[in-house]
Amino acid sequence: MPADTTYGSRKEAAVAALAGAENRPGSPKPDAIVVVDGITRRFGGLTAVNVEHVEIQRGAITALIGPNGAGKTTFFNLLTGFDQPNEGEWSFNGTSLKGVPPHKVARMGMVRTFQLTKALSKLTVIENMRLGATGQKGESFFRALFPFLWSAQEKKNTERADELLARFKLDAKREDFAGEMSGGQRKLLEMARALMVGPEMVMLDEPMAGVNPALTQSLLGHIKDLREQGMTVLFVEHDMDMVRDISDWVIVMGQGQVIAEGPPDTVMSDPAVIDAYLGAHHDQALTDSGEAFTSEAPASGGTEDQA
Ligand SMILES: Nc1ncnc2c1ncn2[C@@H]1O[C@H](COP(=O)(O)OP(=O)(O)OP(=O)(O)O)[C@@H](O)[C@H]1O
Repeated sequence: MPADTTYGSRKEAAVAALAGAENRPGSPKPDAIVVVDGITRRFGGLTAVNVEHVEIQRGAITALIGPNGAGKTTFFNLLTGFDQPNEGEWSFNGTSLKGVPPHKVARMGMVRTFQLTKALSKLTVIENMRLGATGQKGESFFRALFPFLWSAQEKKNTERADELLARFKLDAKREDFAGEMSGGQRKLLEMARALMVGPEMVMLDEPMAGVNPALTQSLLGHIKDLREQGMTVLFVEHDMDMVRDISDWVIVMGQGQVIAEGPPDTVMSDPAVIDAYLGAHHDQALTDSGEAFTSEAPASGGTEDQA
């Protein structure tokens, strides 16, 4: 795993660009790729998301954190078209995404990863990759599975899939069922699959959940590589060590709202953020220094990766 200095150029650029941004909820960014205004999502009487204004800086790694039930996943789903808000506007590269279905959002350059579902676990690694090329659209599912229906485009997709599998060191697993892989390898596959559409922005859903510490550095390296290649990364994560390690900027949600924003160290010492976590996790141990954050993931399951 290369030292962090390998990632100097783009990281420094992202940190420098964000140095001028104010550390407060909804602060404007010098070069926002995503702008969100007044998004709300209610489930019956519960308001899961109520975000007044958020901007995501292009080319940076932004973490979205918050206690369980804060609305992070719902917010992810809204941005990528997998769920629709009750009210609100949001744009990607200046184009409104309101009402745009997920496969079109993906083709516009914004993809999100998904934890491997049961159905996808029963497909091989290469089949999963081919499905990634469909821009997360179900329609091409059968074509992706039956080579005799391939077009020249689909051959290109297979070449791209093989390149990505090699980059993520999953080429030896090409014909294995995805469900047979370790937790860490699944996370690598989720990321590789998202890259099939050549996105500008990648949204990662708990990239460290269920990953053995032995594979942690490799995964972190791949995420930093996305930034090095000029992509924007937004990720939801409970592992605060990881958030500290790779984020250029942190957005904190609490009860559906954005309650804090700023660089990792600033945000994690913000009393409002500590209160939000302690409020949601009365039983969470404080560290020796009195911080609310431990390296334990409060919500994620145990480590299952045996790689
Ligand atoms: N489809 C749904 N129907 C009803 N309530 C929902 C639905 N999806 C989410 N919620 C509720 O909305 C709130 C926000 O949930 P969400 O999963 O977005 O939070 P989160 O911050 O991602 O939590 P976690 O860290 O535990 O994954 C929770 O109270 C949840 O129970």
